[in-house]
Amino acid sequence: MASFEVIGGNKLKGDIYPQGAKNEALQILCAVLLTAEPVTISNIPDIRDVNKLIELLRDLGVHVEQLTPDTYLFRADDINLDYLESEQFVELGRSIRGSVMIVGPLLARFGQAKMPKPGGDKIGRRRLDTHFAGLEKLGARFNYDTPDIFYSATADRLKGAYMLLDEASVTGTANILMGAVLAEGTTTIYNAACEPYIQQLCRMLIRMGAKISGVGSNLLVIEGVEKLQGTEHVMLPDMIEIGSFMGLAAMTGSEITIKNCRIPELGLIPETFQRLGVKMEFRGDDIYIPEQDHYEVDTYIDGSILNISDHTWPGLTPDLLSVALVTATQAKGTVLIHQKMFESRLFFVDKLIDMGAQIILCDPHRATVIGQNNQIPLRGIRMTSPDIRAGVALLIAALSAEGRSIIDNVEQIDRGYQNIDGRLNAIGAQIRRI
Ligand SMILES: CC(=O)N[C@H]1[C@@H](OP(=O)(O)OP(=O)(O)OC[C@H]2O[C@@H](n3ccc(=O)[nH]c3=O)[C@H](O)[C@@H]2O)O[C@H](CO)[C@@H](O)[C@@H]1O
Ligand SMILES: C=C(OP(=O)(O)O)C(=O)O
Repeated sequence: MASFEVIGGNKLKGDIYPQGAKNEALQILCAVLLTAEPVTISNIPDIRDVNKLIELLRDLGVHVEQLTPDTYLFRADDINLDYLESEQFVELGRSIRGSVMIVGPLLARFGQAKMPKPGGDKIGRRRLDTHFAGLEKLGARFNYDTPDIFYSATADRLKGAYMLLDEASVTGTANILMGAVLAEGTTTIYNAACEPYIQQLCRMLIRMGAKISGVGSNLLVIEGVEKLQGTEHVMLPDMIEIGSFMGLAAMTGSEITIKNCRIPELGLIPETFQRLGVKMEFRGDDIYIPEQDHYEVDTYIDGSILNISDHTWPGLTPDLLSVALVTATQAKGTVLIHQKMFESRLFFVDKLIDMGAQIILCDPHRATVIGQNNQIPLRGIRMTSPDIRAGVALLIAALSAEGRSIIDNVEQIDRGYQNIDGRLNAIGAQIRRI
């Protein structure tokens, strides 16, 4: 298990380039299974979860060729479905959330699919009912092996259907969509998720010959086609990483420019950090964050306490609440952080409390943060990273803290942040991988 030794208190200065989006990459990589023709994908982040999915695809028989450090060519013209029976598949599939999205494409193209219970962050219940219910509506038959938590599914050619999803699941929408593009007839997905990840997947599928309308909305209408062709795709910058850098800049009083952000795709993210008091300027497609010794939380028009909560897109992504929370610890003012989607994502605040932050965990979903206006700095401690976003929030806390911190289990951070120690050290951080 790797750890970071962090010497806090340094101000950072310079430009930082966001990596390609992790959650988009996991969808897009699964989509290469929908065609036997070559698909070239660029701006692929070099992170653990994505590398594991690429390995899984390679083991499944996809021809994988790395053209440049972030560009790969994939050709799924010789798929070996027997691999789905192997121990190796179960192990790899179990270690990442994204593996669940091979089911839709495999069912659509080969009429069968299997998968173990997918991995990903342990941040609360992560049910898959929406995926299965949607694919069943398209005609798939699922079998659940309860003791081993292994799912298998078969289908004749999938048939288009109308469905109203019980929740706007991100990976669920992607899975059903990838089934529907090759189904016979029309599929309507209402209450579809519409995150930029899904929009990007739709655009890619359309370039491959799929017929999809309603992109960007929660009503997708898909006319199934017989066959899809190859394409080229470029991943968006990772909006969660961009938000993480905003919080980092504020907490460490740093002057940084986040380059090439695709600002129109960031939704409420900039505004959320602005309401926490983080000043920023949009310079073309870059976001410039000036050095700030103090930042002050906004209140509502009637003077009441700011509440930052997650919501399905175009609301604020739940993946940034841990960073918003840590940012609030040194702001001037009080904030209520309300994590509605996941019930086990706020427990990491006990580590921030040990560092000296003023936080009341009201219940598993809500924490009140009383900001210290940079008057009492956090102090370095030893801690463990429980999940990707809590991990990066703890890293930000450690970088702002007085003294030395050790963060254990940084593999969690590596799941989603590419060479984060190297990139932050390049602009003045002191992080050592031990
Ligand atoms: C690989 C990947 O892309 N992972 C992301 C994806 O996970 P994933 O697709 O697994 O998450 P889902 O969108 O399915 O659901 C996330 C959680 O929110 C709840 N829920 C969801 C929709 C809804 O309308 N109401 C509701 O309560 C679900 O019950 C679940 O507990 O989306 C999550 C929600 O943005 C993100 O945190 C994950 O980073
Ligand atoms: C929860 C996340 O990822 P995953 O769904 O892969 O666990 C995340 O990216 O914050």
